[in-house]
Amino acid sequence: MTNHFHTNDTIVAVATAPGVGAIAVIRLSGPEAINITNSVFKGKDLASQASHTIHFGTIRDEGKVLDEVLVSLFVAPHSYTKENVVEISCHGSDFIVQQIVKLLLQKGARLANAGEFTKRAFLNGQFDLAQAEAVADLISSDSALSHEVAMKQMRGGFSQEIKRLRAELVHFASMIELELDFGEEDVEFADRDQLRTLIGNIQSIIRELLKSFELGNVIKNGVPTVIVGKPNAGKSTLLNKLLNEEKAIVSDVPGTTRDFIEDEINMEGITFRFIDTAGLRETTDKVEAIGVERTMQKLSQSSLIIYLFDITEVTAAEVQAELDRLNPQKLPLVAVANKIDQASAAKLDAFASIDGLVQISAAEGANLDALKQALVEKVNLGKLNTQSQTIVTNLRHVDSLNKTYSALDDVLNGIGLGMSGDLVAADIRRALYSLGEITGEITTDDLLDNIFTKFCIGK
Ligand SMILES: Nc1nc2c(c(=O)[nH]1)N(C=O)[C@@H](CNc1ccc(C(=O)N[C@@H](CCC(=O)O)C(=O)O)cc1)CN2
Ligand SMILES: Nc1nc2c(ncn2[C@@H]2O[C@H](COP(=O)(O)OP(=O)(O)OP(=O)(O)O)[C@@H](O)[C@H]2O)c(=O)[nH]1
Repeated sequence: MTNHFHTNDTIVAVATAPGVGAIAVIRLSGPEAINITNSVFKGKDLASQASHTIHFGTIRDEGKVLDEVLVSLFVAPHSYTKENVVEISCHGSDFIVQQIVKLLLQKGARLANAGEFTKRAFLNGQFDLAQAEAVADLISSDSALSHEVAMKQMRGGFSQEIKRLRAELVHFASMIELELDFGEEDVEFADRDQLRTLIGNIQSIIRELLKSFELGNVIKNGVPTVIVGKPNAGKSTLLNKLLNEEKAIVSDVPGTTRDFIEDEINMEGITFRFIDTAGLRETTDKVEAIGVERTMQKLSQSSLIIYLFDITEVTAAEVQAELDRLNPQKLPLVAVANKIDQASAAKLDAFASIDGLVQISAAEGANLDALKQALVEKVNLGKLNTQSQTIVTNLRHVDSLNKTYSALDDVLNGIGLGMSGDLVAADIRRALYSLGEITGEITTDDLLDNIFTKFCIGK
């Protein structure tokens, strides 16, 4: 891709998270990045240093030392943005950071917009649009799988697949357009049967990609999971137990304290997102009719159900009947018998007939590993080979793939009806346009704004 994008302004932003830290990084990008930094830096002359070198010195505001810093130099085009880039590593105080940024603004830099570094990297050809989007996914990835998929997309896996499809279509578009040049002579360079086969192949690849979004969405946003059961079955106890275990695991690792997400649990690299269980808890009040209706509604929004019951309160036959009633859609469901600490061996045996039943004690935390195992197996990612399969995780890509698919339908119809080359070519170009939107061969300012303003400042 050739992009001739030049901006005259030099942007600056804090690249690290706000708050006190050991070090904070301030990043500049643009033609004057090195000169602007040089004008406030006391140390070596930065303008005469090689790319990818680091220099110690001080940042001074009219002689007053603001901080001792390290400055990293990236000389265009050898940088993330392909422009001159300077990174100033200062001490991690918001006050120092603000003072230095203020100084750089006075010297001619301007504050970067959200995602502007990555936008410049894209516009200057460092990577394509799908790869740029993956940078944001990578930053927000919070499980082994979401990390893996984002990393693969950032490194161009998905883009290559789209580009291969596009290249095949371009070839055929050019054959058909060649025919048009011959006008009246009625030649067919593009064999219609071959064209039909090609379109069919491309459509089947697109169908696979669209299908992968079901999973891609789960990987990125978590498996929407709901815990249902009668009042006092132990739903809150179970959820708290699962959440607390997760919390304990996370905080066991020194230095990884992070905001605790109230209702997400990560198991074997898969994120389970518990949907509106608070609402569900309400449904267990006296107003049975409304309760049931709400429960059914919650069920339809989830892709995994945990049906929890108090084993001391019911018979196996009752549970089986309830399961049949609750889940006519046959969503993945794990039946869980709770309070086994209160049940006799004979009682436990009586439930052997229930398919895949997991028996736990939420209060005592007994057998939770078996439950986790059952949940992970239900999601069935085990079957998936994330290494070799391309997974779509982005709704914008889904939209473009759908548009491509329907344009290809039109191509097929056109061929079937013996439509003239120019009409078929127009539909092929429409398909190419939609595919090109994914990797950014085709862009509009609106599209780019839409994508990059969702990034954080400094990225
Ligand atoms: N300090 C720091 N860490 C960071 C980044 C950064 O910008 N700064 N990144 C930003 O997100 C990521 C790394 N991405 C980067 C990608 C390319 C280049 C770069 O300098 N590329 C040059 C030279 C390549 C080479 O020497 O082989 C180039 O592409 O020409 C730098 C960072 C993550 N860590
Ligand atoms: N013996 C025993 N008691 C449990 C177990 N799990 C939960 N309980 C108790 O059962 C009672 C109800 O538990 P909750 O977690 O509040 O049940 P719930 O399903 O959320 O109840 P609602 O909020 O009314 O829907 C509490 O007194 C718990 O301590 C268990 O494994 N064994």
